[in-house]
Amino acid sequence: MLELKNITFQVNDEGSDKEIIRDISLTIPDDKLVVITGPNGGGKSTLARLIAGIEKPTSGQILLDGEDITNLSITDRAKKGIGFAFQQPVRFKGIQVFDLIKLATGTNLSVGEACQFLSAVGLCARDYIDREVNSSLSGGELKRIEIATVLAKASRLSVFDEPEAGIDLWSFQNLIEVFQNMREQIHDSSILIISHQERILNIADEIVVLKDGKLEKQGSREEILPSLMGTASAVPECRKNFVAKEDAQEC
Ligand SMILES: Nc1ncnc2c1ncn2[C@@H]1O[C@H](COP(=O)(O)OP(=O)(O)OP(=O)(O)O)[C@@H](O)[C@H]1O
Repeated sequence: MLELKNITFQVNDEGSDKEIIRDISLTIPDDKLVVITGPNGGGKSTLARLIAGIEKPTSGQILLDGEDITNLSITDRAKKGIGFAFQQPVRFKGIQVFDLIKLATGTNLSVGEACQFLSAVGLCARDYIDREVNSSLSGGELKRIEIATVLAKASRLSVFDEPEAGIDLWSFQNLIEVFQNMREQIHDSSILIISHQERILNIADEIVVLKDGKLEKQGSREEILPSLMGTASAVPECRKNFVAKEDAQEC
């Protein structure tokens, strides 16, 4: 279980202090898929970066299973079981896709096992397993490879920041299934997704709405989702992403 207690995050923006996250207290329970949503600029990605340890809060505490991890580095948090898929994934020149997935598991993974994670995110494994993780990969390919590494890592808390960004319509359906499968197999862990997409909100156990750096609402999907329909929080273009399963890319 992850607990955020009175988290505030301030930056110095052109000489003046700007509060991006304002006194947020939030619990991400075990065995749940929680989606954080809300209008652009509400502070969602910043909150995800605070959880991953990329940023340090100005005040407040972050607890993982009761242990204070507020001052731990990103690497130490990863060791404690926080897996993070960035909104804009990082490229690793000289490293092959297979190495990246193997590194994520920390085991002597076989090529066949690594391929299963690539297939799970809708990539034709044999076309990617030996590729270098460099600028020859498109943004969408890179994004899916990164999601595959988070799946492979099987973290205590897996955080996905806008996983739909840069993903084509065909792969989007596949991605929803990936998250649904993750949710079904969840055990003593939790999934946190930052998203505007209605299809992702639809598979959430709980929804958190952030607006202007503040926690506006939190509750079960049944409680929160109806109030979001027709507001700016549920992005209308997500309807374009409703693709038939049979259109999903097959390898
Ligand atoms: N280092 C920084 N300096 C100044 N302003 C910042 C900094 N980091 C974030 N912000 C501002 O804080 C606000 C929240 O940003 P954040 O990226 O967390 O929003 P978001 O809810 O993820 O938005 P989106 O839905 O568009 O991805 C934005 O107005 C952003 O411009």
